[in-house]
Amino acid sequence: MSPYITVIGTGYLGATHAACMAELGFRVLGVDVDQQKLAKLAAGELPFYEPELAELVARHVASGRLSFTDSYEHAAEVGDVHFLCVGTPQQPNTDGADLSYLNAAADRLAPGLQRPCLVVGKSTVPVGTADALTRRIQAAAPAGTGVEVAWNPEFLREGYAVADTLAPDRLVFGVQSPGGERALRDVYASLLAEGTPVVTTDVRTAELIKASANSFLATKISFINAIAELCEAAGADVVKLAEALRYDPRIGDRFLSPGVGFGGGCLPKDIRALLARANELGVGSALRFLDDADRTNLRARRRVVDLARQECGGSFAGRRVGVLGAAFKPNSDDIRDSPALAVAAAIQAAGAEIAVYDPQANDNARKHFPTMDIALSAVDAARGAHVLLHLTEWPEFAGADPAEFAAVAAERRIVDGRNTLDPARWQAAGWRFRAPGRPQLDALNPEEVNP
Ligand SMILES: NC(=O)C1=CN([C@@H]2O[C@H](COP(=O)(O)OP(=O)(O)OC[C@H]3O[C@@H](n4cnc5c(N)ncnc54)[C@H](O)[C@@H]3O)[C@@H](O)[C@H]2O)C=CC1
Ligand SMILES: O=C(O)[C@H]1O[C@H](OP(=O)(O)OP(=O)(O)OC[C@H]2O[C@@H](n3ccc(=O)[nH]c3=O)[C@H](O)[C@@H]2O)[C@H](O)[C@@H](O)[C@@H]1O
Repeated sequence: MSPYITVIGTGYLGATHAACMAELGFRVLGVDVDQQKLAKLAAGELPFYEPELAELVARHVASGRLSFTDSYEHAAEVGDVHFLCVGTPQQPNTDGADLSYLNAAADRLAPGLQRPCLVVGKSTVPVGTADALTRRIQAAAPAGTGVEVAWNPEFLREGYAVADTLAPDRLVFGVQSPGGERALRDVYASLLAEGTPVVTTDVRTAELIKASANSFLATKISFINAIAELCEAAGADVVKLAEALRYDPRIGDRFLSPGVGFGGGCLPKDIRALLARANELGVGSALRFLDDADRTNLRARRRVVDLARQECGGSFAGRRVGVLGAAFKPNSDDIRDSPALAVAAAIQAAGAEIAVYDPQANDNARKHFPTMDIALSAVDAARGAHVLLHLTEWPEFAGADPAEFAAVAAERRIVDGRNTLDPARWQAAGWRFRAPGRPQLDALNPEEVNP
């Protein structure tokens, strides 16, 4: 009989995993402590924006294959495989990961376990967490239960979460016995049958694979942003430079987009957590470049603020700035550590009036930045603006007509913090165009538009 799956923590990762496990044919029970989130999910609604996921949740809740609860007792009773998907945010006062949610979940699940089962960590954790959690769960589970712990890190990207879960680049099984591997192979049998590569290893290596993957991606982005700074100083063009680098398959064609840098609930916290753990293990000096990657990333935000200040004539006082984008990346409503909102907040603190627009993240931005003016459209954000900032590369911004913005802006000056707009289109519509790592471009025919 196919295993009954529980997914503990139904946020961006857990809700996706639960719905995708149901899509693979399993009965799935999602567990959370957030009653509002549970109520929405139980009604077949998604409490956040993620393409394709709402339809999957609705369909599988309606079919009865996917349900939700706050009862750990029920989860412990029915589950054969329990996936742990709770958050592991940065601790408030250190760079290390906060494991309190994971420990709380384990403490609530373990006492109710009554028969052999597999507890599978999916959250991103410091190396050594699985070992500690194994001891914690085995000590709290009733004697002789036969509970085992495995680590199966997740590599999905927000915005592509469903596709990445149902067709992953690879699966990683960190296991402590052949039985643990067999159970994971059963769960992922259909993906393995399609040829998904799998790396089976010990739990410590599995934990480090995940932290290394995110750290490599973050370092790659900071590399190109450091080169962008050099390009700016030298009068070179980082977009052309990156285009040329991408043709080299050894470098690869992704994660080389220069701009305002990386954000989100994962890359920033994960590089800090990896370095913090390396320091604990006495090898921090080997990974010091992660600190540089972090600093370069934060400097990329400040450099966009500086470009905006220059375009405001050296001071934000009495100026109005329109911001296109609030989410940390397009196709998501997630604003955790969003570069767009960090830049907007810094500019507001420096004295400008700010209007922000995002196609999906307006509600989250309003909730977390109540003093910011949240516009109802991209053009509204530009109304009366002395400078317009493009900070999240939603397709609707790349496709927008610069003349429509010119008609409402106070001045035609744009900073493309993502380097994805077509400078020629904006210049032709009378805009002065600035972007990190690129030569400044003055407006062509400024008198032809909005004279
Ligand atoms: N968001 C993403 O794209 C990915 C996230 N990850 C990792 O997955 C983990 C979760 O991340 P997100 O889903 O983004 O976080 P999130 O904050 O969206 O979701 C965490 C969920 O856990 C729930 N929770 C907290 N304590 C709980 C408890 N004791 N019992 C049950 N539920 C509890 C929260 O209410 C929330 O719904 C993190 O370790 C993250 O690094 C890994 C890959 C992708
Ligand atoms: O552990 C996680 O949670 C996930 O973190 C990232 O996924 P995600 O945060 O959803 O988004 P990315 O596509 O990686 O983008 C992260 C940030 O980097 C920025 N970025 C990305 C690429 C690039 O070239 N330049 C750049 O600035 C994005 O705008 C965004 O702010 C990883 O890509 C996933 O593999 C991983 O599972």
